[in-house]
Amino acid sequence: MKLENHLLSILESMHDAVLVISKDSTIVYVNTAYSVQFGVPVHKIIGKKLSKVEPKARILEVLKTGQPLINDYSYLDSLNIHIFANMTPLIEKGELIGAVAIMKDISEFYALQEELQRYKTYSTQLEKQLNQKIFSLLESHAPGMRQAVEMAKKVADSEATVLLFGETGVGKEVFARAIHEASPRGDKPFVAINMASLPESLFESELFGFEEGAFTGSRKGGKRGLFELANGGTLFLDEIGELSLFLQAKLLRVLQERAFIKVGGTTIYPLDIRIIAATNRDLQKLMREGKFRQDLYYRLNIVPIHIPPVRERKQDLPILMNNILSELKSKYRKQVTVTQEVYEIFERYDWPGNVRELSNVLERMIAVCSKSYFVPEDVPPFVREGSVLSESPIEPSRQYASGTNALNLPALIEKTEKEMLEEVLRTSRTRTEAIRRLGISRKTFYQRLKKYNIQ
Ligand SMILES: Nc1ncnc2c1ncn2[C@@H]1O[C@H](COP(=O)(O)OP(=O)(O)OP(=O)(O)O)[C@@H](O)[C@H]1O
Repeated sequence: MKLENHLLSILESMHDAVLVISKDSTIVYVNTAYSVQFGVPVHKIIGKKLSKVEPKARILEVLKTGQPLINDYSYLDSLNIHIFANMTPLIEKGELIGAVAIMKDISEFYALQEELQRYKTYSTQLEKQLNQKIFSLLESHAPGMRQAVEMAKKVADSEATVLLFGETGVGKEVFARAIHEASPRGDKPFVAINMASLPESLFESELFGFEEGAFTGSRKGGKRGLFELANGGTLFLDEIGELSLFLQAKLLRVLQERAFIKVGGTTIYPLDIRIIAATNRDLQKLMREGKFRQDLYYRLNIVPIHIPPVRERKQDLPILMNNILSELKSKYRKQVTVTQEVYEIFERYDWPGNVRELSNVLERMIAVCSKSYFVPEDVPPFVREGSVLSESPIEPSRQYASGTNALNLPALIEKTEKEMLEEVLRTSRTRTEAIRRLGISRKTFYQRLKKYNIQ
């Protein structure tokens, strides 16, 4: 069979568009696929000069250079399409006589790619918004806290092990959850283990689980351990500093080998978890005292984040109180506001139990409060007594100067305080009684009357 005789039929049977031009760029041939795909009737194009029809056509380059162009992307202005083409020079007896292009219309693919790109940008924006929302509970005006939150946001989408340092109740678990939720593992489990409350004898069965028949009376079907439950997600090892040296060694082995064996079994289970650990202890000191393994410390301390105590970020009290109160208000179905007096007491107290203590105190107050605002008597005595009384109240303007006053708590506090003063004055027989009921000093009382222009 002589292929040359069938060449035209072969070209016509192709699904890709074929275009042949002569040396002077005259279009000498296009196949049926060309006219079908590009919507150009054959008779309308044959004989035309491509350099006129499509001056930027890439095949003109091939005529110029005599070099082929392979997998070449271009946009055809005259047809308003995106194409991929292979273009080859036609050589006869060593002389360039024209060029051939075999093209694919990729406009649809191109449009899809653009759409995909649009969705990618959109999803990145949504992801950012989601991260903002996740971390919104940790909004802060204090430099130390902001640094900690920035670091948490940065490492969230990596696999890096994070070690959270901070006193009890500062919000280490809140941080760990935020990092987990903002991470690619966010839709997988978040499992928290408190090392301090885990008895040594139960460590292995709780963490690794056990196989059926592991010991007399063991549960049928065995038991899944916390490592297995957290697989694919994040494991939060809280109070890591409380772990005995013996258990530290066991934990280290699992973290190093990234695999574990259940109690009473031989099967090796791979471990696909991200570790976030936390401590309120000085691990370096524990290491010096020989109470914490160096190798475990270095394995956990990849990204250390220090969360400052509440006493070092008192400018965040309005945010924290607002976060906590909004939950408590719906839990207790009550509306309460914080008066300036109460806020000042809170501000002077050092909150050794940090956010947890603040949360407990507010819950205790809301549970027993029958008014729509808190007065100093509502504050538990240990907080009132623990706050060093200052007779020069902090001006709200100074207090909030550094922050974005998004909650407008100061204005709310002032409004409530004024209303409360008026009500107590109205319902007290004497000013001394009003002062006693308000639980403030005589001096502060008269300062407030002056401030609010109350006669
Ligand atoms: N920014 C915050 N806004 C509102 N509530 C918070 C915030 N941070 C922490 N909390 C609340 O304070 C309490 C203590 O937080 P968390 O358990 O995260 O602290 P922790 O540092 O892990 O404590 P511990 O060291 O005792 O384990 C929790 O009830 C938590 O919901």
